[in-house]
Formats: sequence, C-alpha cells, structure tokens
Amino acid sequence: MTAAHSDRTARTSQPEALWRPDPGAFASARLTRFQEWAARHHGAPEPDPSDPVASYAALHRWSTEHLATFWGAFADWSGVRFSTPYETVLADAAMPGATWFPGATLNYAEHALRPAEDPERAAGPALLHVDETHEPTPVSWAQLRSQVASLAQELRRLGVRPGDRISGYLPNIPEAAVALLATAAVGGVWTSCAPDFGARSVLDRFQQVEPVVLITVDGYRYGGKEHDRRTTVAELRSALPTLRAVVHVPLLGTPAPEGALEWADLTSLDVEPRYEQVPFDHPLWVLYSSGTTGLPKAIVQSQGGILLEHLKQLTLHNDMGPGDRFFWFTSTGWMMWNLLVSGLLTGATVVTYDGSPGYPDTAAQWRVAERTGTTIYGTSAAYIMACRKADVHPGRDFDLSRVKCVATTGSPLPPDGFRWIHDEVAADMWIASVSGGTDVCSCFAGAVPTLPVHTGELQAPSLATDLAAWDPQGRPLVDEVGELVVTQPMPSMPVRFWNDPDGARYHDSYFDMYPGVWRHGDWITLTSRNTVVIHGRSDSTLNRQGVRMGSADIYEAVERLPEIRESLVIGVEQADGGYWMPLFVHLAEGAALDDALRDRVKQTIRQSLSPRHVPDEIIEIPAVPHTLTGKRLEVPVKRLLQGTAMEKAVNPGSVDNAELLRFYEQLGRERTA
Ligand SMILES: CC(=O)CC(=O)O
Repeated sequence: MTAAHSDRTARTSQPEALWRPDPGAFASARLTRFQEWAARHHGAPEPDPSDPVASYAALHRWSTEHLATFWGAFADWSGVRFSTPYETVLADAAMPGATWFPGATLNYAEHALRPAEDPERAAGPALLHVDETHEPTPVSWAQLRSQVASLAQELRRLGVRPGDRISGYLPNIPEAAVALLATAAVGGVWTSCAPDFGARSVLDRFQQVEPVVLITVDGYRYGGKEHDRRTTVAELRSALPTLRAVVHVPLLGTPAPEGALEWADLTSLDVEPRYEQVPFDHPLWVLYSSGTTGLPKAIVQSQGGILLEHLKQLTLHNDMGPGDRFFWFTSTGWMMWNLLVSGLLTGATVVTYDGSPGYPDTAAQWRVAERTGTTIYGTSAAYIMACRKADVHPGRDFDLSRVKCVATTGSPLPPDGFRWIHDEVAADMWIASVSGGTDVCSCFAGAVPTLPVHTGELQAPSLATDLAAWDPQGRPLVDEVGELVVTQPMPSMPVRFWNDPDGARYHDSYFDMYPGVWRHGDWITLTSRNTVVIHGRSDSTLNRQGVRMGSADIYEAVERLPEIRESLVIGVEQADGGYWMPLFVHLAEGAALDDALRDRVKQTIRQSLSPRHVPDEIIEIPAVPHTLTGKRLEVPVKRLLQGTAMEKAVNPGSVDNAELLRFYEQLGRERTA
C-alpha cells in the first residue's frame, strides 16, 4: 500500500495445517463431483487429488474467468428448475445492475420443498426444532409442505399478490420457516425481525417496506424466562397502517388479540402447494443492515439470485446434502437465519433453535448439536471464545461424533479459537471460519471441504466470487492488507434497496470508492497460498501515522486475558491533527483494572502485535455496545468521541443497549470542549 500501508502482513510463511481432509473426503466431496462434471461438460480444470490446493485454485480461477459458464453449469448440475428457460446467463455484468438469467422464471420455495415430493423422504424430518428444554421436535417434509401450501393459499385469499410484503415478528421457530416459504410460494417479499427487537427497531425496518401482513408471536422464552410482547405487537399494529391481516402465533399460549387470525387455522388446509413462477430477479426478501446513522439499509435480494448462491454456498462449500443436519445458532434478525432455512434447498434437515445461547449454561449449543445429531454446526466466533473462557469441554462432555464441520462467523475467529476447537471439540474437525455479510446474504470466503485449515485463516475465496484486496489506488495486493473488493457480480448482490428509486443509497454503500467494483468495507489479506485473513471493518480502521491496523487483531490479543470479557478499540482523529486510540475494556467478574492489569494488556498487545498497536489509554466500561446482530459498535462510538451529537452519530434503534452510549457522548464532549 502506498499513502497508508499496513505493518501487519498476513501470516504468509508456510504454516502447518491444523486439519486436512483425508483423501476419501476429497474424492467424495460434492465440490469434487461438481468439478469432475464441469470438467467433462464445460471445460473446467480436472480435480487433482495429489494437490488439493492447486486443484481448488484452478477451479476458482476458472469460475471467475468464466463466470457465466460457471453459473449456467452449476444451475444445471444442481437441477435448478426453470419453468421458463433463460435467454442467457449474464446479460449485463455491470455493477450495480448486473442482469442474471433474463427470461427465466422459477420459485425458491418449490426448490426448498423438493424432498417432500420423494415418498421415501416425506416422513423424515425437514426441521428439528429445539427450545430451551433442548428436546428436539421434528417437522416432517410432508408436514412442512402441507403447512406451506395451506398458508400460501390463505395469504392469496387475504389478497396477497406477488411483490406484497409479509413481515414476521418471530423467533427461530418452525413457523418462521413456514411463513418465509409460503411468502416465497406466492411471490411475496419476506421480511423479519426477532422478537427481542423493541418496537422502534422493528418499525425502523418494517415501516420502510409497508407490509400487508404481520405474522407475530405473543412473546418468547429466553434464558429460562417468558417475555410477553403483546404490548409491542399492539404498537406495531397501530404504526403499520398498510397491514391487511395479523396472524397470531401463540408461543406463550395466549388467545389471539382482537382482529388477529390464528396460525393454526391458516396452516391446516389440505391443499396442494402452488408456486408462483416469478422472474429470476423477483424480490425474495428484504434484509436490513444498520448504517452508522439513519434508517437501516433495506436490502432486496432476488429469488433466483439467492437460490443459486445459497445452493452453491451450502452444497459446494459446506458439502451439505440429504442426510446432513444443519444447525446454525442465529435469530431471525440476522442473515444467517435466511441461510439456515436455505439448508432445505440441499435436502438437509434444518435445526431451528429458539433460546439463549448460554442457557442453562455456556455449553447449551453443544448440547443442542448432540441432541439433534447435527453434522454441520455454525455459530459466532464470539460464542467459541466464550466457551474457551468458560472452560467448556464439548469433546469430553458431549457425543459430537456426527459433527463434521464447526463453522463460525460474525467476526474473524481468532487463532486461539481454532486451537480451542481442535483441542476441546475434536482434533479431526473441519473448522470453517467464514466471512460475507447481509449485503450478499452469503460468504465471500470461508469453507472448502477439500482444502486444509490453517490457524487464523479462512480456507479460500468462494467459487465465482472475484475477491481481491485493493490498495487505495485500486491496485491488487497479495500478502498485504487491503480493502475487500469483489470485481465481478454475484447473483445474490442486492437487486436494489427499498425506497431508493434512483439507486443513490445503494451506489454510495458499495461503489463510491472504486466505481463499478463492490467495496465491502472490510480489511482483508489474500495470501499467496490462496487463503484469506479478515482484519475487521475498514470504515473503523485504526490508522496511526499512516499505518493501518485492524481492530479485530487487537481484540484477539486482549481478549485472551481471562480478566477481559470484551473490548472496544477506537482510533479518533482529533481536531488538532493528533490521534487518540483508547481501548475500552469490559472486565470479567471479580477483575479490577489496576496498574498490573493495564501493564499486562499493553504487554500482550506489544508482544502479539506491535508497539504501534498499544493503546493510548485503557478505560473500564460496564459493557460493550453492539448492533442488534451483535457487532461491536465502532463507528458510532468513534463519532461520539469526536463530539458528534448522539442523534447524528447513531440510530438508537439499531443498538442492543443505547444507554451504554451516554458514556462515550459525555467523554467526547469533555475531550472536544
Ligand atoms: C457470513 C457473514 O459474514 C455473517 C456476518 O458476519 O454478518
């Protein structure tokens, strides 16, 4: 990098692999089977079991150099059913605005329910639901199909037409999956919030898209307690004037409120499903991503784009298919829930867990994985680190013999997290740290079943994802930290933002820095070994005298200390040209921030990173503020510390605990006075 460069190059010396797939796994991976088929029919390079790294690199290169051929081939190989054939695969590759599969029609829900058509599978579980009792309850493929068919018919009866928005205020329960699939079946546009979102947060999202139906619980259970949401639901109803119907899901057993329809009545018709055949780019759902200020971005992704991207991600990268059980700990307010439901597309059984990740104890998720016979288990990197701190021993205490992959996301999995999974879950475990975002509802890089795993690294860029690290002038970097860019379109990129008629907000969100190229806002290193390291958000970069540093690297070092529960590092450019870099620490119970601990924090950072990473000050805080999807709130806190007023710096509706921000506002005021 030129004007600003990084002193933190990737770990590029040839490290020992922490895990390698055995030769049998290489041969049987769906990715290898696809590669063999694509080599025979479309000129892809043959798989080479003698050199899996080169073999994948060649396939990846082919997939990006022949993007349209890849996607056409993949759609064919995975049996995507186009009810009207497409004219061409990629009519226009310009970003934003790429045109995929023009002329084609299809339906996402029809693909998700394909296994239900198979008499051998219809009685088997499509969903395994688990609440805080940790007892799995199955929903068979036949039951799922029948509930979706019934709800879709009832939605049509209520006047729902293709393009109408259906909103869910639902936890991760089977009803949420049924509602998403029924919405897709009628060509409606799904959108959801988890019921721990307060009324303001929900309205900031749903008011933008003006739903015609609200499907809602009366409350939820979390951490062993019941949380009644009837008052919030009443607020939502009165603030959403476009609603034509409200559907009541009695999770806490309360009667339907005045004017609401009963879930059970709407899902008990005995009818055949009817799947609206919609154009490839027809909206499937609206997801939300909080910007630093203003309303959350309302991101529209298409039925065809998600169908293909999720099939690729789950089938080729996660090696998922019939016989697998897919559990990802998530809520309906995070895109990982949408990806979880898409597990059905592969014929896998999807495990829905509704409850606290740490109830009755920190090991809860491992217990769910054991009880459900999970084969592919995903969670947040933060949960792995919490288990490590809490001295959980999953491999010792649970039978996890069916789990073949532990995947993480939300933030980069620190090297200690890799080592902990290896030591405490299983030495022979495929560890997939993956990274992408709501904006594409998928992964730019992460899991590859045929490649080794190196500590602290994502295995490789995803297929058909033209991923690069760029310097500020748009020059590609290898083995150096750069901006994460994607230089060719992905089918799951937003078709648009809602209420953004001229596309200005969409454009400004990704295409401002490098015209025509997707800039995601993460720091990334692509290594010369074709692995990937993610360093944190580039819009909250630490930049000391032109040297850029990722905040994630500092968190990883500091949070290794048992006294530090969580931390937040901010780099503040000051009006006088100075730079102030405080580290805020949330201490573990019983710890005290005395001089000895301060010294240890500094020494740890100095030793594991560099003297340049050592903060100017270490300040104790009661807790770290996060977005509603659990990301540390770096940019808004930085703006508060620069003296920006609270209303301008942050939207309190997108924060888990807005009260925590007062402290930074006050500190910013004092420092800028
Ligand atoms: C796949 C992801 O990148 C998920 C996330 O962290 O939001």
